[in-house]
Amino acid sequence: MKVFNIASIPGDGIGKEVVPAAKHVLEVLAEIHGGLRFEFTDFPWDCHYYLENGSMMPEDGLETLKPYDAIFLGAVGNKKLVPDHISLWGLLIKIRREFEQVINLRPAKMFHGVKSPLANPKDFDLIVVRENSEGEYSSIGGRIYQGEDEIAIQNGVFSRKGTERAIRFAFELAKKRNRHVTSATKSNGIYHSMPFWDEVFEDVAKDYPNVKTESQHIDALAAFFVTRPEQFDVIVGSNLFGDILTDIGAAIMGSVGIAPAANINVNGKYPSMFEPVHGSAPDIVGQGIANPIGQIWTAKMMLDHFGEEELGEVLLDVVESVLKDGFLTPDVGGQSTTKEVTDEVIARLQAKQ
Ligand SMILES: NC(=O)C1=CN([C@@H]2O[C@H](COP(=O)(O)OP(=O)(O)OC[C@H]3O[C@@H](n4cnc5c(N)ncnc54)[C@H](O)[C@@H]3O)[C@@H](O)[C@H]2O)C=CC1
Ligand SMILES: CC(=O)C(=O)O
Ligand SMILES: [K+]
Ligand SMILES: [Mn+2]
Repeated sequence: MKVFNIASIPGDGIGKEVVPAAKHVLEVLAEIHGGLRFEFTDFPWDCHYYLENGSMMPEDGLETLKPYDAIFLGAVGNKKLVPDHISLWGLLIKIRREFEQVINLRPAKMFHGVKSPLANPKDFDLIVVRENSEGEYSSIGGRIYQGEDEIAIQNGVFSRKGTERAIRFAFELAKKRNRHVTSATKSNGIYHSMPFWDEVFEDVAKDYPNVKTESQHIDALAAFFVTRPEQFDVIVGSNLFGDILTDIGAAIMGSVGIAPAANINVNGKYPSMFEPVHGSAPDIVGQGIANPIGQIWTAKMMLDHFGEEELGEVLLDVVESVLKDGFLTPDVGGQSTTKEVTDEVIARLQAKQ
């Protein structure tokens, strides 16, 4: 019996609704498989924890998480309780960085049965490789003076190592897909880091003569995600550009509630972390209507990471059939609850047994 030990951090808001749903799905999958088991340990680290303890996780939180095979996270953030930059840097971003989860993988594809806001969506199937450890997500800088003289200075960090690592990862991934990499840049406006990004992209591209390349400024690229998403395969972007693009990728699928993500530790020193693209959705929390598909598809990415691709495929097939047959939460135009969609996924998995 293979056992996967998973640290589960539901976090804030709808994280507490969709993580239990996806855990349930994983448990059913394990039963179907027969030869593996998931051992979940829950960690109650969220903004309430912060109010009680003065930090988002205990001082030895990272040490506690380190031995796990993976971290399964929902969302972090409740700005009524804690400023967003404090809560995110204290938990989500801290784990991404300290555990060297340097790559954030975020696929988006067309689902039949889910209405895309695009008028005539073609069958798109793309994946964004987001640099996940540096870039514009930075705490370097400061604020000086007050009132009308106040100044905020924010520095970005682009190391050759980090930039090259993300770009190379994208090329390697493209070799297994449709051999096309698009680089997200903004070297017309961002004076230092983006020309540097472009140079590294061109350098790495030389090692992959059989992969087609394209470089687009992020503003145009954002528009192309709307006007011609079917023409993309792998897109590589900095931390912020990847963040923005993947909310668009999610939106053209029909909702940010569908989109999954994997924060990958590529050197094997620490666990990887799996969390959907969306946040804690304070506007719908507590109503039982959060779309669980993003978290469930995220579970599929975790299965792939564990080398259980076959099981992951079974899960994604079921998800596609559930959506196609109209089991939809309100964000994608339906009336089903989180529980109804999850139960349908589970029922169809059980029917396969
Ligand atoms: N990785 C993470 O943990 C992230 C955390 N956040 C945090 O989440 C909080 C809210 O941020 P927002 O900018 O509002 O982004 P958000 O992704 O939480 O919500 C944006 C919109 O999408 C909807 N939505 C999101 N997930 C959904 C789901 N599963 N089902 C149905 N509808 C869904 C929400 O209802 C809202 O209308 C903030 O504290 C923010 O910092 C935001 C993004 C990522
Ligand atoms: C924080 C956030 O929006 C993200 O990392 O996707
Ligand atoms: K999330
Ligand atoms: Mn985001």
